[in-house]
Amino acid sequence: MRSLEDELFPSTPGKVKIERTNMLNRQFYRCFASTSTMFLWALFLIALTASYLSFQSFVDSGHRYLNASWGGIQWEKQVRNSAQIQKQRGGGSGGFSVLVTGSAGFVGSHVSIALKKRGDGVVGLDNFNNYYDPSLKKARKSLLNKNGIFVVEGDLNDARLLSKLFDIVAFTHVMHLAAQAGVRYAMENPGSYVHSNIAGLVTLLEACKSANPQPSIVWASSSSVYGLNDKVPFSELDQTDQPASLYAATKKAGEEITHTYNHIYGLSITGLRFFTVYGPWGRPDMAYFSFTRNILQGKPITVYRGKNRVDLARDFTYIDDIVKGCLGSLDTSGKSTGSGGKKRGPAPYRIFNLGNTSPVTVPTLVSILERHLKVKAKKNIVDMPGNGDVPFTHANISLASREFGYKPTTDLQTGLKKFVKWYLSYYGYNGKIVD
Ligand SMILES: O=C(O)[C@H]1O[C@H](OP(=O)(O)OP(=O)(O)OC[C@H]2O[C@@H](n3ccc(=O)[nH]c3=O)[C@H](O)[C@@H]2O)[C@H](O)[C@@H](O)[C@H]1O
Repeated sequence: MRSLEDELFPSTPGKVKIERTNMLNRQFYRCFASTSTMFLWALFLIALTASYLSFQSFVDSGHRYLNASWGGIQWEKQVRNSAQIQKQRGGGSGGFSVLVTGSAGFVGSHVSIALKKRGDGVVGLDNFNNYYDPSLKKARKSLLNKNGIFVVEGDLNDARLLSKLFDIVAFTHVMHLAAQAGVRYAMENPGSYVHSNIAGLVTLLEACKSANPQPSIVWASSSSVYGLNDKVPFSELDQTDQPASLYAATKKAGEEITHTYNHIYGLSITGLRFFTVYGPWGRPDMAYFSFTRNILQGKPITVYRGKNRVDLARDFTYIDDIVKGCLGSLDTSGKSTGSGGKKRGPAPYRIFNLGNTSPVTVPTLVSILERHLKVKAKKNIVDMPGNGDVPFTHANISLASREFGYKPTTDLQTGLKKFVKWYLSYYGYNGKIVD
């Protein structure tokens, strides 16, 4: 007699030999066999699905674990150590523990090192995006590490990460420099400006407002908010409701958004309108940097010209002057008044221009570079395309000067000399450029 097993798993599927003597028995077996088959198949399928799902979740969590660039006891220890204040300052102000966003960026790396050098605790945060060569950002990160600054790799929009950072450290200040920069790139990738300059900013402010104690916030706005303003020099009291680019519009929106967090939650806010910042370790997408690269490689540069053949001009500001302005702003920012998301009283809300106060035309910038590089540029002079550019910028800095003694000291000639020196030492130049 064949076993039930034989019946259920015939050698030829679909063809079951019936060798039973009695009809009733046969029917009983057939019925029982088909029910049991279905039952076993169902069980098999359930088991298969369950094991697939648990395998998937194992893969997912493994993936998350392997990809997570933050978290864990060791990571928390590094954050805590980096945030540690090394030196108290006089005058009862103590030292600061600062979260610097965009710390692997141009301004972020300079400000982080300056804070660390004077004894403040600094934790960096950067998403290392590829808007420009991430290897430059990694090199800046190495420099920060050498100076004892830990840089967390993560995005501003990661609310869990931000809340974790505030759980670990009672930051006294946030220096918010992470942003999607660049005026003309906004036409290529508008979403990236909304992601970083709007959504990321709000995520950060949410974390700051809920933190206990609330930090004071100093953040990077931009000279571009003056847009089509033609009253010079630009003053913080001028109207800024005619932005010329989406970049400018997101920075202007940032000023309004931070105002609401100041008003509702008592966050101390200082917005800094930077004027075309340049210098060593700068941004490769900016004109002075890309002109240098092209001039050295013998490639042509495109120089935009304004309406009626008027040269474009910028109030180019050297990085060391900007760093002084950032530190001065932090030192005078005053405290946030809220805690745990509740406002306890009015808090400072400030906006300052940080410029050089002496605009220089773009052709003059090119001739200074030619002199420092000892190479003649191949210039293509074209009319400024309608891509968000403004014809000129010029800062009135009396407010920053009054509030924290801001006084820029580096002219374009001197600043570009330092930039070129850095550029050659970083990329190398022996008739051959390494980049
Ligand atoms: O102050 C700011 O808030 C902004 O400053 C900077 O923007 P901009 O002042 O536009 O600097 P940048 O690109 O160096 O162009 C300089 C000049 O060269 C001209 N320019 C530019 C490129 C080119 O190929 N040719 C050219 O003539 C160009 O027309 C312009 O006249 C930051 O990038 C920006 O992130 C923001 O921080």
